Amino acid sequence: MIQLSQISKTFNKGRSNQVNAVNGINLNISAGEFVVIVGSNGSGKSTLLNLIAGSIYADTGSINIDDNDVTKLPDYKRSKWIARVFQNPLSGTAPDLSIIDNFRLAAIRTKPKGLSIGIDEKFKQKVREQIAALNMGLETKLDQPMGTLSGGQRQALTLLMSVTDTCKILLLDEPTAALDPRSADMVMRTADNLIKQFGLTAILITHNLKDAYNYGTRLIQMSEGAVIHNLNTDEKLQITQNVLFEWFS
Ligand SMILES: Nc1ncnc2c1ncn2[C@@H]1O[C@H](COP(=O)(O)OP(=O)(O)OP(=O)(O)O)[C@@H](O)[C@H]1O
Repeated sequence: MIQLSQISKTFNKGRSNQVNAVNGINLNISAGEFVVIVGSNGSGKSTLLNLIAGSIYADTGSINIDDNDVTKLPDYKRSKWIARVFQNPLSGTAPDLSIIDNFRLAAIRTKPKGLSIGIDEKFKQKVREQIAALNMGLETKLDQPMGTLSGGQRQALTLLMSVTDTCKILLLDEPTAALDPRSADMVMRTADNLIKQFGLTAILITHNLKDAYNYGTRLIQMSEGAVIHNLNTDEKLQITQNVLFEWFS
């Protein structure tokens, strides 16, 4: 589903503050894999996600998504396949608009230009059912402004909204870092359920040891812009939490 071949990215090339953020990464991620990436601050995790999403371009190498060479494709053209959820629950939604209006905007995002999506009863019912599955009681509050919800509630709804009909890849950049532990758990469970339910290919960046241990089908550690560990499910099952703890320290 995602193939990275010799991908490198250097910031501030030739200047005193030059940073080799990503150094010749080769990575093959199959459809349906849930990859968890860990690594210390500045190891290149977010840069890698930005390169996959197309918000920045690689200096060298190529990126294929679903057998399409997207190396030079801008992010808005990749967005039909790729959904992203960021750390800040305030990003990704319009705080002054109601829950249902936010879902409508999200639905329009991937539709061909000119196609309008009205908030008819059928659309409302579909959204109501999706939200009810979260078990947060928000299905009765579709007209409430998004900005009045808690960070965890917003992040869970952002996840739901991001998974549109055409979405195949979900990129999660520390989606729970700003949340209290209970909300963080709920958001991670929601993400995991959506990934399984829709058969998504997903990449999660996390600094949370428990989440790195409990979630995902592949575990990657990055350091200085390179992949230094890449464990499949079986290999991951063989490492203990203590070993993982050492990766984090
Ligand atoms: N736009 C940019 N301009 C200059 N340097 C950048 C830019 N983006 C990232 N960097 C640098 O590239 C390196 C990798 O950053 P990146 O954000 O990918 O790391 P990270 O592993 O996601 O870190 P963290 O865990 O702290 O979020 C860092 O040294 C960072 O300062």
